[in-house]
Amino acid sequence: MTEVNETEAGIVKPRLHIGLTGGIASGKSTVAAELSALGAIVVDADALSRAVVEPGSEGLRRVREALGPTAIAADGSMDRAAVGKLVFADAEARALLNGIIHPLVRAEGRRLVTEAGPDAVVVQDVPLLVESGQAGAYDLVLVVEADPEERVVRMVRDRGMTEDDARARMAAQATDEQRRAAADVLIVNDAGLEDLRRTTRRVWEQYVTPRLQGSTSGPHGGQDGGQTGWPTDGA
Ligand SMILES: CC(C)(COP(=O)(O)OP(=O)(O)OC[C@H]1O[C@@H](n2cnc3c(N)ncnc32)[C@H](O)[C@@H]1O)[C@@H](O)C(=O)NCCC(=O)NCCS
Ligand SMILES: Nc1ncnc2c1ncn2[C@@H]1O[C@H](COP(=O)(O)OP(=O)(O)OP(=O)(O)O)[C@@H](O)[C@H]1O
Repeated sequence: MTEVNETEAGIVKPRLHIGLTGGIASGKSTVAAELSALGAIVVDADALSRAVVEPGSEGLRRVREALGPTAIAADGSMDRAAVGKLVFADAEARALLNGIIHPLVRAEGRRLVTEAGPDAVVVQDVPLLVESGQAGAYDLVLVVEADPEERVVRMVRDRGMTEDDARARMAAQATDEQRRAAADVLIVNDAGLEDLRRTTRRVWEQYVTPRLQGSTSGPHGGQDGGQTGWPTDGA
């Protein structure tokens, strides 16, 4: 028989609810793609944060009201470059934007988790999971960590950011130490992409497979007591 857990909000919990986080350009999407290939349903907060401000949406109307017309591009979409410039230089503007977008993303995330059903392994890829104090909402929290200087190089090289832009985004996020403190499993991304994928498969074998066999119980329960081969401050 399938065990169905209900949250306080009456949402049907999946078989296993995994939170995935990490600083910008740390390797989360790579880990999420591998977890998806292993059978997880991935709910991507970045993708949702775009969906909730599509042209014509209530979200975009509220962004315009809060940040002014320069937040809107000529084609009616959110001007992401302009909004990025503004909010990563101004903590008050960022709080305004977050206050509009985050509740919408959370609501949409809850809807998708419920839709995944009680038998699914759901991975929520949430860049700001630690900043928003959500770690306790998951059965397992995976944190991807990469050298901050390497992340700056990636942002500048692959995403056309200036070094200042890249550092401003990192400064708007939790520190590695804060993320480590919330981690059940720390995935250290300090080698190549294939290593990162291999590590992800090992995490699945060690943390997910046993739980699907029904051998663990409860939030943050781990049948191996956190002995993983990875540093796990929070386990
Ligand atoms: C500021 C915006 C317009 C910049 O858009 P852009 O296309 O350049 O970036 P994108 O959305 O792809 O985000 C890339 C990364 O930036 C970081 N980031 C984005 N928003 C924030 C924020 N408010 N605080 C800290 N880091 C952030 C995250 O690591 C994210 O993965 C956009 O990120 C946004 O609307 N942010 C507010 C919503 C949000 O917090 N999104 C991230 C998690 S839901
Ligand atoms: N170990 C690695 N070796 C080489 N390139 C890597 C490695 N890890 C990640 N990358 C590259 O760095 C970039 C960022 O990785 P990825 O998109 O997975 O990070 P992310 O944490 O999802 O970023 P964001 O927070 O912006 O969504 C990608 O282009 C990815 O291919």
